[in-house]
Amino acid sequence: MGRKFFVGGNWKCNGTTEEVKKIVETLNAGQVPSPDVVEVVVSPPFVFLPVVKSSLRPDFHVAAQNCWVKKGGAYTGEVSAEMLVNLDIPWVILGHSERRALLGESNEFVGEKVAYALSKGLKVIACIGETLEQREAGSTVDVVATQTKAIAERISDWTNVVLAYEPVWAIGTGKVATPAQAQEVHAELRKWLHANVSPEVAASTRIIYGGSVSGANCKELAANPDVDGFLVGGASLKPEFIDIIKSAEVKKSA
Ligand SMILES: O=C(CO)COP(=O)(O)O
Repeated sequence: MGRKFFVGGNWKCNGTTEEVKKIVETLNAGQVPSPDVVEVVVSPPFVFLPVVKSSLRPDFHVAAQNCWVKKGGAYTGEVSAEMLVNLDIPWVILGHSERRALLGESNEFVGEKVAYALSKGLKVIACIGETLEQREAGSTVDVVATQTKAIAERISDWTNVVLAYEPVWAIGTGKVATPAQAQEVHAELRKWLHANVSPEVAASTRIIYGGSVSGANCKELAANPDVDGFLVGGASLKPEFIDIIKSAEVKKSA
């Protein structure tokens, strides 16, 4: 199958110049498996992207946390995909639940953003996930399938897409999905890709988990066959992010 383990660190709207410097120093000093085993991408706020990119170890890469849905222009406060390409930022996170919920980004809007970013040559971490109400109503699989469909309808090449399953109820709550819950949804997503995109895309697309991932729970989650890595929030600001990266070793020995 050859899905390389992927660990993303989403710093969200956190950090001062000093804090960013410290985080980068910690990352640069960390002993982690080789880039053949794990792909590591950290995502600072826009304003810190250049400094992080220039000071970060070369085996780790950077991602923006968002970009505009189409070509730049008169869109005050937005940052375009073209600008990220111009700055050599390889990755962008799109469709994070915080943006969906707080800024009203719809499935369609996220799908359009993913398509536009890919068309400009960016690699995309596309986020999906259900709320607690949706889970309790038994609609988890429907919700994530609908979110994935809005992306799938607008793109033809999945090579540069990582799908991040982030149940909203697990984000920033300390309430991590159990390994079985994560595996179940990831397997359903892979089944959906198999049926609706292609068996090849289903086999090769990385599906990563996000929501209260920590140094303490990462190994158990990583041991599941359809969990191809993590998108880490709070713990990506701390030294334990290195331990989370190391959980890639679980796959090597699997
Ligand atoms: O939203 C997340 C990553 O994008 C997860 O955040 P936490 O790891 O802080 O729960």
